[in-house]
Amino acid sequence: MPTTRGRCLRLQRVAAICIAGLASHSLHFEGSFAAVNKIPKKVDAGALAQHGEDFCNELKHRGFAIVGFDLTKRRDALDWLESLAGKEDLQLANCGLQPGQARHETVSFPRPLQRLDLIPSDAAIEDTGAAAAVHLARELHNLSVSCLMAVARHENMPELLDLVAETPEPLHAAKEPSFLRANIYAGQDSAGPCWHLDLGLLTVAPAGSWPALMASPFHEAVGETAFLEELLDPDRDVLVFAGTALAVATAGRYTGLVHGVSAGRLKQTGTRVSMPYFLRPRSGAVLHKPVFSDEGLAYLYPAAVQPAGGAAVQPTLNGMLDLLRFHRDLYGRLCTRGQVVPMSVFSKPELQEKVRHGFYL
Ligand SMILES: O=C(O)CCC(=O)C(=O)O
Ligand SMILES: [Fe+2]
Repeated sequence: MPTTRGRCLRLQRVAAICIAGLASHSLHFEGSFAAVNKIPKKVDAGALAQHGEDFCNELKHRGFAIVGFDLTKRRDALDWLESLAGKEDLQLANCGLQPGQARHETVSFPRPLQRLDLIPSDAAIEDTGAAAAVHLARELHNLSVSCLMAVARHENMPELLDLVAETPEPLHAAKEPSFLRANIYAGQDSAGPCWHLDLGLLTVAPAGSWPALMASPFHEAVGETAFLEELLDPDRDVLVFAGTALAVATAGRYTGLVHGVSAGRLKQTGTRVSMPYFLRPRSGAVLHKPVFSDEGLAYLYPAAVQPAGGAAVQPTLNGMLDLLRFHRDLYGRLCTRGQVVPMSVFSKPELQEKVRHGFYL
């Protein structure tokens, strides 16, 4: 019988190899440079239906897309979130936020950080700052769904839209539902960039209060700067990039953007606030294991999210793995190192063999 610790180590190994698999498509995608120009091509949100192709090309071949979209509440939301810095015992009810709608926590790993998660809603909220942030979440949710529709249309994959909840799920009803996450960074910390992939379908990120979000140098077609927020008009543009779930759902046609936050940039400022919106598969959605030419790689992909109301999905022979656990292992491992693990380490045949035989078979 495998021990818990043994299983844990194997999961970590799988997770680490998985990031190599997920990212290597973009690394070795022939013609990535040719497919996009050095200067990103911006697509207006209103044109996503007609010009979805440009948007999808950027997402696929550059690793992210810039979408023009008027962010009416970004500044108000940022001002409010900045005012929350250092408030560890924040009473959300005092801001007019209900328990299923907002969650606040202070974490120390991988770096000191306050997180405020907000689900999009139309409910009236008295506190103007909180109302601005929830309004922003609503706008970003709608935009993320429009982006997913463009992908579904372009790839002729209408089933992608079935993965998303019709109305946003409350925080306690789904394990990791779609939400806006305000990251409030304290400034001084010694963590590295904490390279990772987001676990959802799409991340839609307005510019934070100070540009520090970086694309991994492994993405060769990123363009002129790895500091992606520097490419944005802060009140009129957002970044859109894919997470693991879209990579799995499209069998690697789209790949996740390996990204992190520059510790150097964080140190240059007092507080930094970012507000990415994560569009994730709904509770109960099942992503099927894609067909791979190399069967070995197939075992490395997480393939399911937690079923509605059920226990966590255990890894099985047909490749089901809890997405959240996968990311926790992956994230933790990479953050400990504080840097991207070289792909070459994971492409060693003996390591792939170990995963094939040691983990699943
Ligand atoms: O702070 C940022 O800009 C990015 C944060 C991030 O990558 C995340 O919360 O997943
Ligand atoms: Fe992220």
